[in-house]
Amino acid sequence: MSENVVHLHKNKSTDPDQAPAAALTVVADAPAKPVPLWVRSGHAIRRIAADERTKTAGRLTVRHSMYVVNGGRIMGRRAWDGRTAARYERMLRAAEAAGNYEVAAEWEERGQAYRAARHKRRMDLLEAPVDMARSAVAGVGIGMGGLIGLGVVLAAANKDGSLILTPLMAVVEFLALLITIVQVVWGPLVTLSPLLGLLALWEVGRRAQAAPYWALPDNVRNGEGEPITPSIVIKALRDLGVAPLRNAIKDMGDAGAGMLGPIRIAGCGVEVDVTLPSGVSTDEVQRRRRKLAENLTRHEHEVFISIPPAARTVRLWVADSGALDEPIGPSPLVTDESFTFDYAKRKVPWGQDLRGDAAGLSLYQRHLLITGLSNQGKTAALRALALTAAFDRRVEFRIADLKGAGDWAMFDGLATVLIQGPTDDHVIEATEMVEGLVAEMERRLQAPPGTKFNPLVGIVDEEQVAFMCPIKDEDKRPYGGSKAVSRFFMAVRKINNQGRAVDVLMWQGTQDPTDQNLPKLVREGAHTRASLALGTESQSRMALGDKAVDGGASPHLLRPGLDKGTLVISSDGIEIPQGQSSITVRTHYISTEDATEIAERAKALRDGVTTLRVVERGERRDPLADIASVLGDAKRVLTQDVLNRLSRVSEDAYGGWTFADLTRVLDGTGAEPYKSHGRMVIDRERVSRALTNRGDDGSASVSE
Ligand SMILES: Nc1ncnc2c1ncn2[C@@H]1O[C@H](COP(=O)(O)OP(=O)(O)OP(=O)(O)O)[C@@H](O)[C@H]1O
Repeated sequence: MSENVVHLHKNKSTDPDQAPAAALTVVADAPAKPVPLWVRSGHAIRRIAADERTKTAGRLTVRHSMYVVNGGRIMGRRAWDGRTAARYERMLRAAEAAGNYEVAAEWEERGQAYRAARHKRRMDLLEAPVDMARSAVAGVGIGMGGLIGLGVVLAAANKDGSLILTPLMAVVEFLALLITIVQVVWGPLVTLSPLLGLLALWEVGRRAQAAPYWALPDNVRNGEGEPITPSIVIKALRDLGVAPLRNAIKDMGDAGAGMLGPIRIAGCGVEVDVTLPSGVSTDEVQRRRRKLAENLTRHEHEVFISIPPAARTVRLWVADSGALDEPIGPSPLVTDESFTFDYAKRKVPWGQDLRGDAAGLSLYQRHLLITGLSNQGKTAALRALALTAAFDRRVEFRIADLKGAGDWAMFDGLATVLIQGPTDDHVIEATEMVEGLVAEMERRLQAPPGTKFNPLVGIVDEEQVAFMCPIKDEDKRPYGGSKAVSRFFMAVRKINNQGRAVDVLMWQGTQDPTDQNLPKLVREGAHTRASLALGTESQSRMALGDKAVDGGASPHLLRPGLDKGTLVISSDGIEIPQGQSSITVRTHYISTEDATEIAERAKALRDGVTTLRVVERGERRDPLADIASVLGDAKRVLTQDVLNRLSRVSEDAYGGWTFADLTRVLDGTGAEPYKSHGRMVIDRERVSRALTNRGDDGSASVSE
């Protein structure tokens, strides 16, 4: 029978694809430990609380509730102000807190006048009920009399006596109607009035944005670029975290704006002077620049705090949001083909200050130091100065670029020395170049008084390479380092100390300063110190000096990468607003291509300069042998005479020698200078013994 049955469903057992599966044993997981309800609830609550929608709803609720609460507070205060002398008291305290005693006296007078007027009003009020009752009786009497009189006239005219009371009754009916209307409306009005009151308070609170900052709408909280108004400045100062300032502003209330001078447009931002209440020092505000900037909805670099001459006053400059990120225009060197320059009289059009005014730097008899982190525009800024000065054909340049990537290549044919490269050999050449400047400086210093010299500018870019150079010369004197025997260091110092008066100047460009790669004595020898973005405040102190940093200079707050070409400058060669210790300048960028073109124009002004690529080293000399030879037959010779005789032997090698050089060479030989009859001398016999003992191996030499 089963054969005759046709199954309408597939017979699983006969399906060839469905081969009997191997029997699988499913091992159940160990039953999970149940999570307690309180833990699950905690997770759920945390998840819900962290949800953006919950936060938005929370903010919304708090915001609108606080609008009502604070609206009530504002209305209450206004009512209190209107009915009492509180306003006058507040103004008086504000003027006192701001130290403005004249205005304080004025408010005190007004307060007294208000109190006297109020007293009079109150006294008048005591007599008012009797007067009112009297006037009411008189008014009702006169009114009724008038209406009855009118009725008599009506009755006489119509010859109908019933009309006498008609006007009076009409008025009574009208009053009855009014009472009915009030009765009808009163109920709902009583019910609705609290609601209307709350609505009014909410509106007052909303207008004043009177809710905690975090609960305010997004567009208010992220109000970047908001225009700077007195109330925003006052709020920002109040929330700065300086207790006496906050309390004084609280006491002043709306009158806090009295602390502010007018808000003036200043370049791509605004400027306002704030007279601080007594008990608040200017540096307390200056130290909180970031917080102030954030309170003003700006970035830190967009707010500058300086100290103007007026006492207890800070000057705030607040950039228009994002304005400092806009590039400034090209340099006049690029745009003006007929550009000319006078090193002594004119200023280099280097860039713009933050107010957008042209910033000019005088180079006249000033050593210069520019530092900054790598790749921030140091070479470009230094080169812009040199390119400008090149338009005065009197200026001679000797340049050592210890990077040697071609940034200074356009000075070939413009500079008399151009060393380009980062190796130890380049450092040796750079050192000899600076020593050449020292020799020239000393020559000039010995010239007759009043002799005029052309400016001679020695530029060392990437100077840190020289200071960090480990190699020593034949006399075992290191080229790098900052010891008294370090050649580069000593040469730079000599120029820093004495070069200015004879127009032999050092311009140094160095990177990422440390005490090792920019020794203190060298950095402090520069008259103009400028810095691009730096990493730390201690670097800013190295770059610009403590005085400038204490006065607010803060290149460490510039943004590496974003503020390329922006320099904080401390110099008497640039106009710095009174009371400030430094000025921030955004320099015009002159690209290498433009620089090459500008250099060609500058070359055209000159007769043709031959550029040396290495400093020529002359014949080698042996100082010990030379000293021995100049001592002659005398038993002892004064050190000063030895120096004079040596310089006659070779002006180039020994012309710049001092007593220290003599001591250095003789040190450890047994023939060191010593005192005889109160004067320093050198003993001939000892020197010749030292020469004999030395043999051939230790011969020191000096280049001529
Ligand atoms: N004034 C400026 N304005 C805008 N950008 C600039 C300015 N000066 C330089 N830059 C940019 O910064 C880059 C680096 O400039 P530069 O080579 O002068 O820096 P540097 O600090 O000397 O670098 P290094 O670390 O190699 O010494 C330039 O290629 C240019 O793009």
